[in-house]
Amino acid sequence: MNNTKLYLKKRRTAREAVACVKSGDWVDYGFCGQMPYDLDVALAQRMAEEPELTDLNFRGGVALRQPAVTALPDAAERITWNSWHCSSIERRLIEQGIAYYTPIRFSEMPRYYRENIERVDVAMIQVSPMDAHGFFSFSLNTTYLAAMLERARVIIVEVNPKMPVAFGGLGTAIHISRVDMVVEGEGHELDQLPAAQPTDVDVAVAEQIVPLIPNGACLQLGIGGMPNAVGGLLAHSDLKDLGIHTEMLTDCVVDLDEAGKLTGRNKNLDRGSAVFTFAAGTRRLYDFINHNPTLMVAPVDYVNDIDVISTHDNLISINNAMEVDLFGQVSAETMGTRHISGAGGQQDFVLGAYRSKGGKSFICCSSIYLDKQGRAHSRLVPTITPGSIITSTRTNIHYLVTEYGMVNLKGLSAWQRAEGIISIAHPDFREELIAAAEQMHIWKRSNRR
Ligand SMILES: CC(=O)SCCNC(=O)CCNC(=O)[C@H](O)C(C)(C)COP(=O)(O)OP(=O)(O)OC[C@H]1O[C@@H](n2cnc3c(N)ncnc32)[C@H](O)[C@@H]1OP(=O)(O)O
Ligand SMILES: CCCC(=O)O
Repeated sequence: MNNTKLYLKKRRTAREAVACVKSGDWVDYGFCGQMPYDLDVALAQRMAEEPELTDLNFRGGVALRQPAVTALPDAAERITWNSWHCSSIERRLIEQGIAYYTPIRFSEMPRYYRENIERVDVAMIQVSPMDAHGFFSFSLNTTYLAAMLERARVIIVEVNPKMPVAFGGLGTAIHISRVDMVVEGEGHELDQLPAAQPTDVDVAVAEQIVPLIPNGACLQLGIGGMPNAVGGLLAHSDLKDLGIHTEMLTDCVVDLDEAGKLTGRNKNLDRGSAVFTFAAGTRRLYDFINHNPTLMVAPVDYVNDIDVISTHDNLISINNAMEVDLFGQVSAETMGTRHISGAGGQQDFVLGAYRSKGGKSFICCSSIYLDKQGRAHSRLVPTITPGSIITSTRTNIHYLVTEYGMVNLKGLSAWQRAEGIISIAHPDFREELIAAAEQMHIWKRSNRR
């Protein structure tokens, strides 16, 4: 049967498609901007009408819109949302007892699906319309999709003409012959993640990093306000011939491209192409991705593989932290036991960048955090807040940057690390950090007093 005939044969309404979900099922919603829309609403409606449909587990991550199934009044009793990486929406669902985080090292996720995860009963994802060869592009999210779909008992695609077509090879699209049901969605506007305006702190951090980036470097820009701001500011630097090999593609890559900074001509792999595994930003980014041959999307076990990352010379990795202690341990995913986001690909890129010839890994943070009452707390702390998770270990950290300076922690002894970290803390907190370091026997009194 030809592809069009197959498509028509498999076409269903959203309501018909979600009828396949049974109590106790594991339902996978894909990741980030790919989360289904009409299928999610139809499943929530069905659950509202059928109270006996219960005990459903969902998988997703970086949800940019609240899944309708989590908004049911009795969601906490009937469903569990399992997140691979929490957005602000999902951290609120955790606080409501509806969601739970699943720790990951992002590069390993396809393997989790292939070797460790037992059940994917139903997979529902948004895709772009079928192409002339019968393929639906995974569009905004390729990551672990191919592996997840290999394991799925039922595959439903929700077609949205607004989803951009991202170019990549096999593993970045699914053929109609492998799909069980096609639902033509109502063409909802895509979920967006607008970037915040760079703050003075972001500018101060960027100004220190830029001189350490050579022309021809290859960039990875992590999730969070600061990496995105730093990336955007690089567009105004004198740097040239930059390349992109990054897990997440954000709007700042469009800034870099429009400023003529991206040629990728020095990349040791995928020369000329800007490589990514998922994208989250505004409509401007999504238009940039659509049918753009200068971009290459690839599965996360390629993009985040430490060997692949480190094959690029001068790989510059820029990531964010919530807290860093005087030993150099980085916490980037929780604050105490309050879950904030996730480990994502931080370890992959911290390790890969350091291994790269000329590569540098930068962990950046503002020196202080202002709480809801406007009180300042130092992000550089004697010891990580009890309950907080260590995302990158002290042995792996390379450069640490705040608006007060930068330290390269590689090769430094405990007292040198403490001294370097305190030197870039907010001046209001330095004395108390020195006192704590003294108590912890990582301060040399002869030095800075
Ligand atoms: C994507 C790649 O290419 S690969 C690698 C990158 N991945 C990673 O580094 C994973 C870990 N990192 C992250 O998830 C992010 O970078 C973060 C969480 C560290 C920063 O992300 P941002 O979106 O800039 O964080 P933001 O400043 O908005 O803070 C997030 C939340 O933490 C809270 N928070 C931040 N710092 C503190 C603190 N010191 N104390 C208490 N709460 C805090 C904020 O209030 C906010 O909570 P709310 O929105 O629920 O009120
Ligand atoms: C997994 C989502 C983004 C990240 O790597 O932190």
